[in-house]
Amino acid sequence: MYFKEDKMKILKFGGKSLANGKGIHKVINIIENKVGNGESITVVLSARGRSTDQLEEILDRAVNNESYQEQLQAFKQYQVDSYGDFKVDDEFKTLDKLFEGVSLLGDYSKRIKDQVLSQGEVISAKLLTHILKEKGINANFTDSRELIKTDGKFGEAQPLDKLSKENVVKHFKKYNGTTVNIVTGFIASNTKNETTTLGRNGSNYTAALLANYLDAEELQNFTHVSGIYTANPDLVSDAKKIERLSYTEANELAYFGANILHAKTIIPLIEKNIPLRILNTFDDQNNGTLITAENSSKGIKSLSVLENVSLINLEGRGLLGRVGVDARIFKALAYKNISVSIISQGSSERGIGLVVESEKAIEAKKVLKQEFEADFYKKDVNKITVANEVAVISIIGQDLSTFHRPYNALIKNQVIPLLFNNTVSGKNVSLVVYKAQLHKALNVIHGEIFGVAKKINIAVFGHGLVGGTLIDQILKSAKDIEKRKKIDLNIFAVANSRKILLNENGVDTNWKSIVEEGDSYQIKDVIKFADAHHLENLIAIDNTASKDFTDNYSVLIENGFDLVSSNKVANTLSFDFYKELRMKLEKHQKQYLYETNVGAGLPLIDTIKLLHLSGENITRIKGVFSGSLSYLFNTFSKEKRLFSEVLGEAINKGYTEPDPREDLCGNDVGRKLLILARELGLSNEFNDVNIHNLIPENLREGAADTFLKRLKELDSVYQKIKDEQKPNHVLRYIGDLHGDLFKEKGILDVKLVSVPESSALGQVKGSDSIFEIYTESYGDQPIVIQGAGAGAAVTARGVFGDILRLTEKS
Ligand SMILES: NC(=O)C1=CN([C@@H]2O[C@H](COP(=O)(O)OP(=O)(O)OC[C@H]3O[C@@H](n4cnc5c(N)ncnc54)[C@H](OP(=O)(O)O)[C@@H]3O)[C@@H](O)[C@H]2O)C=CC1
Ligand SMILES: N[C@@H](CC=O)C(=O)O
Repeated sequence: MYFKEDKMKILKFGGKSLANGKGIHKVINIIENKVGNGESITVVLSARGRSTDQLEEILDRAVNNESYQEQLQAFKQYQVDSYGDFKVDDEFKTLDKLFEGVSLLGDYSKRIKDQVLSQGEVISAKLLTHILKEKGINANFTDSRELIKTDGKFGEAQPLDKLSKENVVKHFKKYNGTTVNIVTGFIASNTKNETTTLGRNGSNYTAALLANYLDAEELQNFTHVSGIYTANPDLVSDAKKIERLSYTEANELAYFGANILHAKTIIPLIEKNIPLRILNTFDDQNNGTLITAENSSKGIKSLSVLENVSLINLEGRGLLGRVGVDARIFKALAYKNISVSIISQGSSERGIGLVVESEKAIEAKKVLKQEFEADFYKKDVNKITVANEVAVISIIGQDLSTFHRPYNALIKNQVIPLLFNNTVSGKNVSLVVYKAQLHKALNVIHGEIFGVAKKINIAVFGHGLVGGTLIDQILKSAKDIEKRKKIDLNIFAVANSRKILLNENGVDTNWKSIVEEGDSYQIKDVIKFADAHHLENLIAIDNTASKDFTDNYSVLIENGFDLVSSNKVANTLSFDFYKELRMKLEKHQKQYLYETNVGAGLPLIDTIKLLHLSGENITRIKGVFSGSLSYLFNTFSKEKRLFSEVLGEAINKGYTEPDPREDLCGNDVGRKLLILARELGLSNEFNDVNIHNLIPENLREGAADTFLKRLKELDSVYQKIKDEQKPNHVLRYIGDLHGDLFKEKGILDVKLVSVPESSALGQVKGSDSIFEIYTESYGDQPIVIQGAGAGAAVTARGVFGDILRLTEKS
């Protein structure tokens, strides 16, 4: 049969594609299909599976005079396993001899190593040729050592282009038409016909050279992944495949660690404008990533990672203004063949950070110490340190105009880069981070720049009326929010005072039944869990009414959590605590939102904050602050019913605090008043609030349950107060912040008043709160905010609002 197409396609298969089992069968299928379709193809192969690594391991054993026969036997067995009459005795004999010699000498040269490693590719190409021939395909084993000629640099040889091209063209003239050449990748030979290898990514290089010499139509690189991704999918689950890349972008990716690509393999393709397609051997439906000369749409392309690197830091006050320091560093390192992948130097020239391969770090430090020995004596250089546990993340396509976004996101998530560096012309920024933070850092940056949903990881403490409603509201709207706002709200923890449910992928609608089966916990367990699962954009929600829980705020902030709270306690502890909390937030760049602390879901705190910040002088805030007491007195004043009955209703409707006495004793309104006062910059303490306690003294002591059983004792007290009012008057329990609000402290009153039914306060209905905000500009006409002031649904909605506000800030 003849090929229908005369333009050649080069197919290159990597080691994982050629492994025993599924891999090699897939490779055969691909080749058979292409031949069947009449495509003109040449196939370049790596060694199979882990062959190259195995040969290196055996070499190591042999040179150390350790027994290696078992490993060698396993290697041989793997090569011929289940291929019947396939024989590679020559190659096995060569290996036997080479290893024996190395073992005897206790040494080997790079030349010998190249001879050893080359056997992997030779066996691989011979096997495939054998199988294809058996299937009736006109396959021709092609030893690239006869075609690609190189300089004599064993281990990293450079091709001699003119000679190699002549050889290749001549060979392909002879074997064309019906022949499928099966070419060994990676290996070549020098002009003395000694085996050389082309270094890392050598097989890809062979394929690119052949494509160039033969003016191929396309190079198809078959790997075990479906193309190039926006980030390593093993580390970033949201990573997306990139459909197209330009050579320039691919080159940058290659340089910054995308190990499918290598800069030197792209250059021969650029020269002849030959497209490179990265394909997956195991997924024939996927069209992979296409790399061409065409500039694809602008924008950030990918995140790549360099691991196995170390950061060397050279510090010295005496370096300021000194000429030639960098030159000395590079010269000293170059002398030892140590390459610097990133350098960063402050304008003060006091510190220079260098990234080198980890295995060269100790030597690099040694040569720098030698080079700067005299400077140490003069105290011009004071230290050279090495940080090993680091990694470099490069954002390919990123310039500094929008770099603040990923950078701020990192800082917010407590990932502080050790160093960053950008290129002036090419667009990319590299950051050095601690390896322990790599996973989290990648996800944070990826979420920020790729427009895929930004994950917000939420821990909900307290799942009673408000907390439980909040969780349900979030679960119900999460999909819609993800679609509209590209924010993925993930509740990874739900806890009460005893138990916790943890799930890094988020709880589902069954959370309630599972949480009680959860474990007991301490706050450090939640922090550890978030850390272990690299959870970013952390928010802790306090939906308890607990003073104890507020003790956790500090450690949560220190560990990267923003806070949202419906609990009013933290804002009403001592003024010192109030200030310390804000200092801690400032220090750790964290946010604390608590809109529901006053007026439940009403936008009160925000309004007060804005007025205050914009310089509008607030002179008084007055109103019905409590939703439950509003309901109680509105209903009791209007209807002929028992006080205890209406109070029971307010409790059942979820308007009251977990302990309803907190409402009736005035503490809840007192807290709200104090919170507003502090928003205005006043430094009042809780005991400055003048509170009219609505609970008769004889009912104040004891447990909440006992109190609830004695509610009827309140009836006569409040009936009397009601009856003694002037006509057309109603009872209201109000808060009033007044006095000179520009001094250190204001006057805070919480009291029961009787007001005309026709007044603004008198007309409040249901569980509504009303807040009258008096300011200098508005004079006697207050700004009025009125609406439902209590209730689980509105409060949870308010907490939800705070969460969304935080996601916008982050
Ligand atoms: N209801 C409303 O209209 C409004 C309420 N709020 C505030 O909302 C908060 C919650 O109120 P509500 O939902 O009614 O209260 P609930 O009593 O219904 O729920 C409280 C929850 O907090 C848990 N909890 C208590 N202590 C701790 C602790 N130390 N650590 C972890 N979890 C704890 C409880 O668990 P356990 O069962 O183990 O005790 C329970 O799950 C209160 O601070 C309230 O002031 C604010 C505005 C309006
Ligand atoms: N118990 C409170 C609930 C809101 O803070 C009230 O009644 O207002």
